[in-house]
Amino acid sequence: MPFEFKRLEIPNVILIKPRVFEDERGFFMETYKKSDFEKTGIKGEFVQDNHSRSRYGVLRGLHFQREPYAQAKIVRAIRGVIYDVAVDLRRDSPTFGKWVSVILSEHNKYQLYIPRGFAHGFLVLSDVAEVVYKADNVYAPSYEGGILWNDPEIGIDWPIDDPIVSEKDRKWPTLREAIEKGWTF
Ligand SMILES: Cc1cn([C@H]2C[C@H](O)[C@@H](COP(=O)(O)OP(=O)(O)O[C@H]3O[C@@H](C)C(=O)[C@@H](O)[C@H]3O)O2)c(=O)[nH]c1=O
Repeated sequence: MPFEFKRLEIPNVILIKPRVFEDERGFFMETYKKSDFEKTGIKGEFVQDNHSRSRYGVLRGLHFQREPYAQAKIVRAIRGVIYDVAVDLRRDSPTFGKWVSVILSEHNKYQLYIPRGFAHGFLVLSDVAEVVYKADNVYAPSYEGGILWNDPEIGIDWPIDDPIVSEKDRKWPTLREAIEKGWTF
């Protein structure tokens, strides 16, 4: 198989390591193959691809879409280095409120699969980072949800203390407030 799949401490979150073929021209790798991904539990039809560029210290997140527009995502950095985070928002999960993080970079070429029911965010650790990701549901602005990136109850160990955060991302509720709003899964 051209991929190695590694389940993280929250087992539904899966790190995907590609097989990279390097030669004098450069490299080649497969980045998504429905048949192999489905065998590992990454099911669903990925219907939207996104691409963003951010500078050093930018933190985007923590985002999700509420039902019926929940999204699973497959995230990678095609330029630069990011600290990528997923937070479990599934109330019945033994890991509800817990988070996992990985480094995704143009160098390691790893991807992170984040199922529906999670919030997602990342922090840029290089001068510039370009992030691309697939989603298994379309963008639905009225169903956007978010959790405050530095909610102390979640306690994500972000590697930069004072990140650049959008106005919108500074106003998301804490996990406790999100539960009250019925924003969990
Ligand atoms: C996410 C999204 C945004 N937009 C528009 C809305 C807005 O005007 C502009 C920028 O949107 P945002 O500020 O929400 O972009 P951004 O902060 O990059 O949002 C993304 O963050 C990461 C962490 C995720 O997990 C993604 O799912 C997505 O929520 O792009 C779309 O047209 N389609 C989309 O799918």
